[in-house]
Amino acid sequence: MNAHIAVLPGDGIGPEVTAAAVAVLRGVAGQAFAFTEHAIGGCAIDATGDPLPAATVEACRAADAVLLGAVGGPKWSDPNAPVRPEQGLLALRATLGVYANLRPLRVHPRLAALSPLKAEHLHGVDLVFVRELTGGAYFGRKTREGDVAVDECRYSVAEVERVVRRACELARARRGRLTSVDKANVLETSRLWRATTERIARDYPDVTLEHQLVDSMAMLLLTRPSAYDVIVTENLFGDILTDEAAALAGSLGVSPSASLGDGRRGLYEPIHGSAPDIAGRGVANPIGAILSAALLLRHSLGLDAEAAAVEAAVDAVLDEAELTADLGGHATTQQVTDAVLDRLAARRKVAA
Ligand SMILES: NC(=O)C1=CN([C@@H]2O[C@H](COP(=O)(O)OP(=O)(O)OC[C@H]3O[C@@H](n4cnc5c(N)ncnc54)[C@H](O)[C@@H]3O)[C@@H](O)[C@H]2O)C=CC1
Ligand SMILES: CC(C)CC(=O)C(=O)O
Ligand SMILES: [Mg+2]
Repeated sequence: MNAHIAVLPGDGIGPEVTAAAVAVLRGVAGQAFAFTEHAIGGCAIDATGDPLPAATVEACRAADAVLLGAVGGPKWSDPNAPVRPEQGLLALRATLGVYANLRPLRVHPRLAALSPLKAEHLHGVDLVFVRELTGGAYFGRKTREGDVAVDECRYSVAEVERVVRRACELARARRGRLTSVDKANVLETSRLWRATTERIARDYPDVTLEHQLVDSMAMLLLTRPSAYDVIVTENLFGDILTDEAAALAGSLGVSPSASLGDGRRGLYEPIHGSAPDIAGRGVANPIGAILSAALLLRHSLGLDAEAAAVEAAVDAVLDEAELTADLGGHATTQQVTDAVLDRLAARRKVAA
């Protein structure tokens, strides 16, 4: 397949983990992809003054899929800075119209020991968050007047409908259970969210819908994570709950994501940030980025078998290989990437 993948390494460990994901995509059997690299975030501010240069947007629009590392870091975190790296990422998500952010979570048996939970709580955990990605407080009007700051949180019915429909479709294709998370006892946006979710879910009689308030959901994720199948929620709640959920899997470094809109082109990125505390040392865990590349193969390129091969190679590495420091090991980013490539090649030999 002659697909064009736009690669946006970004800042901190972003370039280290996207290099790993690109190496794995190059190792996928029988496929020749074209990769082009573009600036976003802090490095784009340094180069052009803009965290999302027009040339990057143009390249992403022309691509079949976009693979991103992470943006941000202390160099660009001055609260008085006129522009911040994170604005570039938010603008890219909005520009590409990728309103549904899928963040799957499974707990590999070897990593269960690293989780804050006991193994019996983790048995059978297999869930997907569908996080609304282009609305809510991250995109509302922001003002600062004297001692008062305001972040407007705004949702329209149409914005809720499309992401909830996506979550219902996903639940239908999985175990048929949908949990919608809101704060409807307090927030008007959440009351609109809940009413809209109930109405849309009526079109999916085979999907069982339950509602949870976000505060108790934060607790339930830790006490009975295996009870959940698909969890749909708004932007800010989803950002927080998915980092919490990633800890169940052993590390933020292993969680991938796919951000999808109505077309086939998606934006794929690990859920972690630029990890300035470990950047430049070659020790970042590349698995979140590599699994994001697998999601890219599946959702944007329709290469399901190839996606499954990458996921199986990662599982094999998690079974037995030396892992990075966040997972208690001593391996470098390159060693874990090479181990995934070895397993991919071995599977190819067996299949031949
Ligand atoms: N999608 C993005 O580009 C995101 C960017 N950020 C930005 O990243 C910067 C740092 O934010 P933090 O709050 O420190 O969150 P972070 O996710 O970058 O790091 C949190 C902790 O997890 C560790 N970690 C993260 N990814 C890892 C990996 N692949 N391997 C091993 N350890 C890993 C880090 O070393 C750190 O101890 C900030 O500027 C923030 O705005 C944060 C989240 C998402
Ligand atoms: C804009 C990003 C920094 C927000 C975030 O943490 C995320 O999307 O996971
Ligand atoms: Mg986050």
